[in-house]
Amino acid sequence: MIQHNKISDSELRNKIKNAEICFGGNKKLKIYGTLKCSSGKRMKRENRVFFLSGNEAKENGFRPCGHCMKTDYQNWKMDLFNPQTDENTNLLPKDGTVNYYGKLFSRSESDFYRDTFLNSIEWKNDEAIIFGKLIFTKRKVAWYGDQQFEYTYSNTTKKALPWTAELLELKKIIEEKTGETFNSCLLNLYHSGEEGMAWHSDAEKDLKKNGAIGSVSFGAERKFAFKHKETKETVSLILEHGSVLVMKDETQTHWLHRLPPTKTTSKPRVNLTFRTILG
Ligand SMILES: O=C(O)CCC(=O)C(=O)O
Ligand SMILES: [Fe+2]
Repeated sequence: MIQHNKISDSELRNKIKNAEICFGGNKKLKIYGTLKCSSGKRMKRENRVFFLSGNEAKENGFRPCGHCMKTDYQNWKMDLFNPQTDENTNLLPKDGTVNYYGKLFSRSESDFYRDTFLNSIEWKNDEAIIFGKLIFTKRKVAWYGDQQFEYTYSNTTKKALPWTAELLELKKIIEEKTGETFNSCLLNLYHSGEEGMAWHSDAEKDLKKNGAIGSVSFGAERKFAFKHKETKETVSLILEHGSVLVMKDETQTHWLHRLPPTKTTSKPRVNLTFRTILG
């Protein structure tokens, strides 16, 4: 890393000519970019630094500029949200366990499941009774299980449908991969980024206490967030097309989760949460 105020203008020209300097950065903001970047030209000389390579900038703790290095910047942002696709890492700092397995299915398998579920699931607008009034959500839901379990949430009771072939196949794959077992699945269909799910925890009395919930996502990538009920600290990640996330142990007791609405996609997303219902 070379400080701009430690070299003369002619030295700088030479180093650029000899490709010893290829990137510039802002020492205060810890952002690096191309030498042509207009944001880079505006800063004070004493804040400007130079690098031979993007790697050298990264090693010094600089992140790519969002204007002149869009792709690198997007990748950096993704890594920030998805610091770990190692399934053994607990994403929560305390009071529960969340493991992200990343994409378990190829692009074509994921497309197949997304389209199959979009077309063959008996989707219904979700019902909730709020302040004594029955309301319907834009988001659609469906519930499948081993038996005709009854499951109550948002003050309404739903009855499970029998598994479809694809759901049963998927359940087996997720059980094998996670080492957990499930007897039911709640599916959510978000038609576009405008639809989401508000802060909640899945700790209804019909669910096995501290049981694992296996969440599988197909379709639009969406941000998913956790918030600790007391400390309010948050953790978030991106749920990718064909990915699996497991929430277990005391997660539902101490953490809320949500799927925030977003303007960044108009594509649908299908989410399946495999659960254990007490029959
Ligand atoms: O869509 C998601 O990723 C989460 C859905 C969810 O939290 C739920 O069904 O309880
Ligand atoms: Fe949930």
